[in-house]
Amino acid sequence: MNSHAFIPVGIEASESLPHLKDEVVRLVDVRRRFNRTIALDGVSLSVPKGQILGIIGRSGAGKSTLIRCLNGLERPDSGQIVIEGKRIDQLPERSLQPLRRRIGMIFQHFNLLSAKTVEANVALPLKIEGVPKAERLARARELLDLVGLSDKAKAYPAQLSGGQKQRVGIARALAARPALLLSDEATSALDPETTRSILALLRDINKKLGLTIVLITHEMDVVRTIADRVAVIDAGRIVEEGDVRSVFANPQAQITKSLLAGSRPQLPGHLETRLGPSGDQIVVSVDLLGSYGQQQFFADLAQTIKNGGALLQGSLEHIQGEPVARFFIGIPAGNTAILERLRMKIEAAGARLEVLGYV
Ligand SMILES: Nc1ncnc2c1ncn2[C@@H]1O[C@H](COP(=O)(O)OP(=O)(O)OP(=O)(O)O)[C@@H](O)[C@H]1O
Repeated sequence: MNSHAFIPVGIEASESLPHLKDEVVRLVDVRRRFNRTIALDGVSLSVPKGQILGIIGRSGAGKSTLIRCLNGLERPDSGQIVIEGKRIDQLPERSLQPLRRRIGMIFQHFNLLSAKTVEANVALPLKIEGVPKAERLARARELLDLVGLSDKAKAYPAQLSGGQKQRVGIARALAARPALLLSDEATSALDPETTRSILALLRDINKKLGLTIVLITHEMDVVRTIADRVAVIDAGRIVEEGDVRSVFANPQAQITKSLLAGSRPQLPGHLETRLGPSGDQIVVSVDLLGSYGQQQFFADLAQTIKNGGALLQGSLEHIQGEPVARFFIGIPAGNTAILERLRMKIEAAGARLEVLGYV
């Protein structure tokens, strides 16, 4: 559940909230339905300046509706949407236009204009704003430099690779110096290597410019690579929210566990199907976070193996600069003393051991 406490605002449209000046986005109990379909069922979220928030969910969970509410393309039935201290959910269309300039957006299919050069695509938001030509082209050059495409200014989108097109999309989204960048599945159409380079670019821009980013995705790997925080949306509700490392190390909601299934070690299928209430081996999972997972755990594991235990599956990786590990261990069913010794050490280190069953 959302852990943030919200100050009830009850403000009129465009009234500012000076006490929340470091908060770029705030959603309070946002609801939206389409006939009988509930797309958003009371979503509350807060994104401070400079944070990258990943919103993840299955198809139909409500991600697109949420992102469309954030840029004012969709109006909620009720609730509040506050961007940089201004309530936008009830603003008339013409007042939304200048606010939208504070929000950049990148898309899965890039949405570039094929008849315009790369630099003209990047400069387009500034042209719409009425910025003089020399100034907007200078800004476009500066942005193409930032995204590593200085040599492609005069090229047309059709002459670019997918990754290069997305770099142009990012440069265009930044043209009007937005306070918030929204990313709608921006890497879903790209291969893994290009995805990594685009995510690295977004991270770099976030650091350099202090830009706040909200990205929606159905891929946990995207969240793990780039986000500071993650919100899991299911059937229009935020079912879990937390910093990425904690959610990866210790997911709570069933939907989070299944979204994570492809990104963290699982019990091998042939053992999973045999799991039952009795057998020769007790199967346990161990979730580790921090230095115990890097050092002492392996000494304790070696001790367990010496006493007849077996390492079945597992891995250690780094998320946000800290080790996160998950292992599956088999322990002889007749020797519960080994299990209790290992459990004591693991729990004393603040990690988690769960008995899954017997094989
Ligand atoms: N304009 C609309 N008219 C009717 N139903 C809609 C409309 N937009 C969204 N919905 C419904 O609202 C629910 C949430 O849709 P939404 O597109 O926000 O989900 P999503 O998580 O973005 O899914 P996907 O990953 O497949 O794009 C779905 O059941 C969808 O069918």
